[in-house]
Amino acid sequence: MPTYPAIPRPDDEAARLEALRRYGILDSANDPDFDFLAEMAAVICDVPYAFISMVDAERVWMKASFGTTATQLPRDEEYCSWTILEDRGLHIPNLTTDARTAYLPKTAGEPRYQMYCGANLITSDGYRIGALCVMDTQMRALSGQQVRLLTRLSGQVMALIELRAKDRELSASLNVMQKLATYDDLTGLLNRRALLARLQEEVERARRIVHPLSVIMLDLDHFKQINDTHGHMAGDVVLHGVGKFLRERLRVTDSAGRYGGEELCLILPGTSLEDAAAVAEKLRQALETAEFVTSAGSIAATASFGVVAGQPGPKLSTSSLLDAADQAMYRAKENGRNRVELGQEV
Ligand SMILES: Nc1nc2c(ncn2[C@@H]2O[C@H](COP(=O)(O)OP(=O)(O)OP(=O)(O)O)[C@@H](O)[C@H]2O)c(=O)[nH]1
Repeated sequence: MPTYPAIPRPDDEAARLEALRRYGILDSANDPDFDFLAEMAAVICDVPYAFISMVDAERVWMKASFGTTATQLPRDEEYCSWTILEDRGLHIPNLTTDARTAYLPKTAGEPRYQMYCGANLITSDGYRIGALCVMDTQMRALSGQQVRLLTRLSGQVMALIELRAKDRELSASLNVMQKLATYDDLTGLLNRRALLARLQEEVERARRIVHPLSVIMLDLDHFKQINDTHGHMAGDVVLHGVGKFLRERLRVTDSAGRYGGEELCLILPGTSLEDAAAVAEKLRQALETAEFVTSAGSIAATASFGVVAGQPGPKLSTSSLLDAADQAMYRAKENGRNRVELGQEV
């Protein structure tokens, strides 16, 4: 592969590249709105080829292309690498006689471009990150109006780049907000509101597809004593650890949430009372042997479990399940803690 002389880098290259990366546009998926703007450029300039090019460190990457399917080229082989060196863009009516472009492979070889015009894509803080450009295999000069419109259109391309970046930022912060609104900070489990909503969904699903639905309520034993002995912070670490412990052990179809302070709730769709009781017993035994490492030392914790199953029917509801699971859990407390009790079927 022949190599070509390096096209000069602009003085602000490092900051320019940082600005380009900020938009997250490089290697992004095809976007018909950009394709449309490239096509508009070709129509305005009455040429067969148009590109929206981003000038990266060592390559020029095409966000959109019209008339060809090129996706990227080495930076030192691309006309746009010259464009970003110019304040006002670059128009070369005859590429074959211009020292900057005559030797380039797309001029000297296929497709033998002869005319190039590129308008810079300029960020709001003034960096030239790429170009909206048109090419022709005929030698010709674009009219002043065509160049002006191409430049105006490059502003629209830049506005779209900014919009897409803002959209991405917005959906990222929406995700964060959704997470904050859904999950409990300390345990990483669903918060009470999300837990109740999930249970309501599962009650409806159980009715619809006629399958059982089980709920396990578990409450840490003598948690006040853990707080009093080791401090509230250590208690928090234990709660966090128990949240992780449960998340790691549940099936993907199950859900776990924080119902109250140290009272947690598991939803097991499609699970009979017998199977849910087995799950609770397994969790009880595993928790009994787990150790939670805190700054106050390793702390062991046990929990009392109440298990209930609901069959699809008129009595099945979130409150009937929760009440029955709660009663069973309190019976486990009364009967000595660190045990599983089964509730009446709902
Ligand atoms: N560290 C910490 N403690 C909490 C949190 N939420 C609730 N607690 C504590 O959990 C304790 C619950 O105490 P109790 O309701 O008396 O129950 P218990 O000591 O666990 O006793 P039994 O449930 O009867 O086994 C209280 O001291 C609460 O302050 C929390 O987020 N962090």
